[in-house]
Amino acid sequence: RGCNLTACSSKYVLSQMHPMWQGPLVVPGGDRQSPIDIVVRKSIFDSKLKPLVTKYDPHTCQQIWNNGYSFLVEYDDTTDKSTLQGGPMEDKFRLCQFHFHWGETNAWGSEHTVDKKLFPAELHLVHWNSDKYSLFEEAVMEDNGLAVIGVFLKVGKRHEGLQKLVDALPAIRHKDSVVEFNRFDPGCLLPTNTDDYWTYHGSLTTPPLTESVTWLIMKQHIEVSHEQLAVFRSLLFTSAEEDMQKSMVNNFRVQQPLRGRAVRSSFS
Ligand SMILES: NS(=O)(=O)c1ccc(NCc2ccco2)cc1
Ligand SMILES: [Zn+2]
Repeated sequence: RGCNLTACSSKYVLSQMHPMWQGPLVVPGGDRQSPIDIVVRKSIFDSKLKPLVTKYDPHTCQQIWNNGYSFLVEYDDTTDKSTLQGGPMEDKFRLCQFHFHWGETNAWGSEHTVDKKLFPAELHLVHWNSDKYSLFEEAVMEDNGLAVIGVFLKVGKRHEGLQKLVDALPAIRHKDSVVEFNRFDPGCLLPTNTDDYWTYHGSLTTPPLTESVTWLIMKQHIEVSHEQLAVFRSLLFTSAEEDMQKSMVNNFRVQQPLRGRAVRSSFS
């Protein structure tokens, strides 16, 4: 099975006082946490940054499910059929899943920001280093283990490719519901220009918050309709058994300190 966003790992004890969603207050040695604000004028153009090369096979799509944090589309990552290479990376990375973060209104919802600008939602395409590791669970603990592509969503025209995904959401309204989902090309969710991006070394934005991610944040956003985003908000954090149904909104982490990290840009 592809990787997944599970509940926090046993490594971190969460106090009751503080929302599970934001993860532990302090991550031991956390000096490369995500998300961050990208200060455009402080980013450094690096001409050595190559274009991203994604090769996604829609047939490796397996299922879509609600894990109580977000909904995720999982891919068969037992072979190198859906891969990412290029960019700042030396190695080949395998797609294991993609998911989103969004707000209760269109005014906020993204995890990263650009000069403090918030977007209504953000897509994360999660890949792990299959040249160096043999499983996502292994790669997630290594500092060069993961590469996540972040794409900002803006409200505008309807995204035809996204609609197939939106139509499947009512079937996974509750936490832990899963439906079979196949033949979905995640490439249709990338912006037309994937040559322009910012990159920095960070972490997972949900537990276990491990500092294993090379982030690749696209400069160009994609557009989805207000109605499509509204269906995201119809999902629930809670399982069918729970009596208090909580709508799945604001599933983003607060911004983290840069701690002196450089943010590089592939464009000037
Ligand atoms: N929002 S994100 O892209 O940084 C992200 C991506 C993947 C996981 N996975 C969490 C996990 C499961 C097992 C070990 O670790 C968590 C967060
Ligand atoms: Zn994410």
